[in-house]
Amino acid sequence: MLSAYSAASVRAAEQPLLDAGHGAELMRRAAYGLTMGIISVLRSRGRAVYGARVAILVGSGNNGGDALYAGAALAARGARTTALLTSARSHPEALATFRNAGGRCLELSLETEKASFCAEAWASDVVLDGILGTGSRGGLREPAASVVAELDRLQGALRPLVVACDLPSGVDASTGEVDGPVLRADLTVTFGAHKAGLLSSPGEQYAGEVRLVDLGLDMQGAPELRRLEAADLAVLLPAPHNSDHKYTRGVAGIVAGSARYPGAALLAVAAASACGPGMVRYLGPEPVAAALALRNPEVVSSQDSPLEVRVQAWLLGPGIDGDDAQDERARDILLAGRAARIPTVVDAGALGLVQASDDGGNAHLVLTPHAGELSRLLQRCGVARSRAEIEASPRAAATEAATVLGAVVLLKGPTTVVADPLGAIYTQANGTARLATAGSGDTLAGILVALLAMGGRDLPTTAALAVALHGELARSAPSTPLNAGMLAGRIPAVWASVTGARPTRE
Ligand SMILES: NC(=O)C1=CN([C@@H]2O[C@H](COP(=O)(O)OP(=O)(O)OC[C@H]3O[C@@H](n4cnc5c(N)ncnc54)[C@H](OP(=O)(O)O)[C@@H]3O)[C@@H](O)[C@H]2O)[C@@H](O)CC1
Ligand SMILES: Nc1ncnc2c1ncn2[C@@H]1O[C@H](COP(=O)(O)OP(=O)(O)O)[C@@H](O)[C@H]1O
Ligand SMILES: [K+]
Repeated sequence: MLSAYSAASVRAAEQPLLDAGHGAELMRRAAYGLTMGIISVLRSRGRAVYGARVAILVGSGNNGGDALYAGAALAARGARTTALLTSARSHPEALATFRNAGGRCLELSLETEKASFCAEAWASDVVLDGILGTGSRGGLREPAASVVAELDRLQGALRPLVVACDLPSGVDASTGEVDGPVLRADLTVTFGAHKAGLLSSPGEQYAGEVRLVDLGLDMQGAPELRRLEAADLAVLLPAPHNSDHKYTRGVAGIVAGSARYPGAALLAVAAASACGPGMVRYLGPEPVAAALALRNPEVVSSQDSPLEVRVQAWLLGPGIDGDDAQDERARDILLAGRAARIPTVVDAGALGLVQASDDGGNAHLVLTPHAGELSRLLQRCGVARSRAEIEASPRAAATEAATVLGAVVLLKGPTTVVADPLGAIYTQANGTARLATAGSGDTLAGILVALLAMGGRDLPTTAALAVALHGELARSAPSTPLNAGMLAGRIPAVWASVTGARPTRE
């Protein structure tokens, strides 16, 4: 499990080491890690350090100091290094070390030097972003903002690789929010602890690969957020016990699909069934059930009222829009659920049926909106948040919604957020943009209801697990076209590969 912290927590953890006079040592270790990161990206392009061209953006604080020390180390190994000082102030010792190692310095305050830096940067192998780190306040200010905007214009195969020092300048280290231009990094070498802003949208989408340099910090207090990693998936994905029968293994009940949207039911059911619960029970229109019988003959379908059916978890909503009988089933489950407390995934067409609750009445619900659906959901609760506002601050929006609605909120996006009303947050970014395709959310909902039915973990952890598994389905063949109908078929192989060689209880 990966834990990520706010800028304030990281700085608080650094303080005792700074008080004890270890500041220079910390910076030396940070700069060493950064140097190794730059060397690795040079190698990825088949470039040696000797003769490589490295352009460095330098800010006024310690972030600029780290970048200058890394530049000095590269210059000492024969790289051609050019630094642009974006402020009248620069870390004095680092600047002297850089100059002594043969690094060239240009000043942003001089228009001709700015132009020659941009020309040098465009011809470089690597651009190192050392303008702002954990000491930033707000987005990049002028004049640094313009030079970053100008450098970011260069796209395509000829673009130099960008390495960010600690974090891409202009990304809020704590929230991941972005206000103004940011140079999109291929690699971010981050120091001391994972910053929550690099594991949150939109910041994560600017950071590229993130590598952590251990500075021996003793992080105190609860992390800002957590993320499940491969090793967690291996432990958390359920496996049957040899004394199980189908009902102890969990029954997933699914109210999805309609004459208009039969596909949503097919996708959700196929995904749920592929996760291997004891049983999948489908409630919905007869023609949809008939189609399901051909695709998933193991599924038990009926047109019953949900009140006559026993399950360990419900999924309500994919493709039910405009179908009165499905709508009634979903309402019945939501009403009965307040007493029965059966874990219930509320997706798509059922999201409009959820009422705000501050008495714990929704504590068994996992709501799975995308940003547009969350905007409408919050609107109904009297909170005005546009889709654009939610996409700009998804973690804040998911947390707010979880509090207002009293339910776990799983907000889908490039980085998906799972927020618990008690304040715990997971974020997962296992997937690729190929997951952004119609019906992909129905598949996620099917995986989630199956994992909930099989039980064993709390709601937010199970939700994060489902998001991670769903993402891995796309990552398992990252460069081939993908439609949602292909996802469920990948579940067994991906499940096998992530659970690997764990000991079996079966
Ligand atoms: N501490 C440690 O032990 C270690 C720390 N390490 C490194 O230190 C970094 C933190 O360093 P830091 O505290 O000097 O802050 P940093 O992010 O460089 O910037 C501060 C300067 O930027 C300016 N500025 C602020 N906002 C701005 C804006 N929006 N737009 C433009 N300018 C803005 C602000 O100037 P002012 O606003 O006062 O004019 C201020 O002078 C950290 O990320 C890591 O890289 C590592 O070496 C490991 C050990
Ligand atoms: N850029 C992206 N990178 C990775 N995953 C993405 C991206 N955009 C969307 N997704 C994922 O794709 C899925 C889309 O779900 P959703 O919008 O509900 O689709 P649908 O309603 O058509 O089923 C979500 O799991 C979301 O997290
Ligand atoms: K930076």
